[in-house]
Amino acid sequence: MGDWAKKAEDQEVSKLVDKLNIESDTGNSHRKKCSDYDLRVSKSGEETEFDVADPAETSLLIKILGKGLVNTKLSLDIQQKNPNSPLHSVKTFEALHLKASLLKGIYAMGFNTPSKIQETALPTLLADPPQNMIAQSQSGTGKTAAFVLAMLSRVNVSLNHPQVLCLSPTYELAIQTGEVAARMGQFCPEIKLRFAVRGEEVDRSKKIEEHILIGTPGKLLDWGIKFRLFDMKKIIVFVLDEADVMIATQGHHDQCIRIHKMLNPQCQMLFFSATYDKEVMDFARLIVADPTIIRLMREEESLENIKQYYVKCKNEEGKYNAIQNIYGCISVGQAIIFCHTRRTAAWLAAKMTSDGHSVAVLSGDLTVEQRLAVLDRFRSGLEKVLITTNVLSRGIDIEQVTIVVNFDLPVDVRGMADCETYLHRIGRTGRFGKSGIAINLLTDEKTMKVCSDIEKHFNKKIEVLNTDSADDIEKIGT
Ligand SMILES: Nc1ncnc2c1ncn2[C@@H]1O[C@H](COP(=O)(O)OP(=O)(O)OP(=O)(O)O)[C@@H](O)[C@H]1O
Repeated sequence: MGDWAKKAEDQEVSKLVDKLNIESDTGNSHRKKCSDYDLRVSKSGEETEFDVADPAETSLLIKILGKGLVNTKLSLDIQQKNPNSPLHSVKTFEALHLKASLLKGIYAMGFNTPSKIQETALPTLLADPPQNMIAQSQSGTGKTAAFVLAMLSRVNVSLNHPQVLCLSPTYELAIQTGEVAARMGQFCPEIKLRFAVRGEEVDRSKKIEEHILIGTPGKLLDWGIKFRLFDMKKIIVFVLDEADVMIATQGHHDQCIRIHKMLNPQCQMLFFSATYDKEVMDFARLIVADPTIIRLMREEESLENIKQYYVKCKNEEGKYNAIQNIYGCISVGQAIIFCHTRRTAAWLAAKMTSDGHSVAVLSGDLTVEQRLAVLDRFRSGLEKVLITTNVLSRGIDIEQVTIVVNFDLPVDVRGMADCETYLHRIGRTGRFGKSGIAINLLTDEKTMKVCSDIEKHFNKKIEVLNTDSADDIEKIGT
């Protein structure tokens, strides 16, 4: 082990990773990179006012903030191209006949029974002869744990060369997967794992000996194809994780295909994604031959039980007064307020703070670590108001939020109603709070039109609210 592991020993995760003997030729390079965990949303490099949700960052936030397994009652959809593949489901981990040390690792993680997707995916993932698989289910349903188990159980520790490749879209997502592998394999010290991510350098005069490589496509291309530090033909399991995020990341699609082309056609190909649209499936078809496809239906957000209002205001100051009046008349639990620009978010936060509200701001100028801290504080109720831009979008459900205010309505680049974002902002899934209030603040004809387009799109009435009338406001609270 190099310096890196020594320096990182204060970190719980690193201790676990250490157990899997993750090597670093560059001493503390890994450690250094961990501290520049600093992705910014404004990709252009200039100080942009508008935030766009970055798929890889959103996925990372959801992963880290996710509090355990998402239980869903929704059904599985299974399609099998290969009629000879065995397809059955298991209700226990014992039924998978895993090595005792792996089973011990699973139980040490607190997993008692397989999740819904694992029940069906695991027998196929572990089958002999190996089966190819495409699995799609929303974040938090147990995909990572499933393929990590397959990766660990396929390794032949008597062979000292890479046998498993796992591709992740970003450094941070690769580290997350590595942590799961380290935890699950904590009683299998003979399995060696290595990260192929930025900051990790290799001695080009030596072949790589670790069994499992987890990394980003560019680095794995360099190591496997450019420098030939391992034999791609000896890879027996190829995992493409977060495929939907992968295609949203420039260049990754082609790099994955180049890696895939070098693999032995007998290699088990596993493809995971949180979404399942045409683009993802076209990509999947290029990577995975004769797959078993397992899909867990997504819990869609809905506007059922959301009371929607609009308030006509003169200008920005008028919008602020509307919020003040609402707070003056009803007791608001926790609220999220969406603004179009960072500047508006900062302005509003300063005003509300000076009025005595405990306010948190989440915008794209924060690092991922800072965003996590803000969301964690808000979720634990330390702040009652979260002011944000479009950086907070799909998937980050905060259960106890009762009111969502669109200080600015969501619009696309042409200024037209962005109904999908509207739904993500105010919609709820069945798992979360059943009712809620959404308030849209409008100023002029243009915003009125956007609001009425949203109303038409969802075919659900958005009622007018007069925030100058205490009686009217009180009614919405009931
Ligand atoms: N069988 C299980 N029993 C209990 N908890 C589980 C089980 N499988 C996974 N988990 C936990 O549920 C959470 C989500 O699992 P996992 O990360 O594998 O899901 P995912 O679908 O890959 O989602 P994401 O892409 O967000 O990581 C994790 O905290 C994981 O430790």
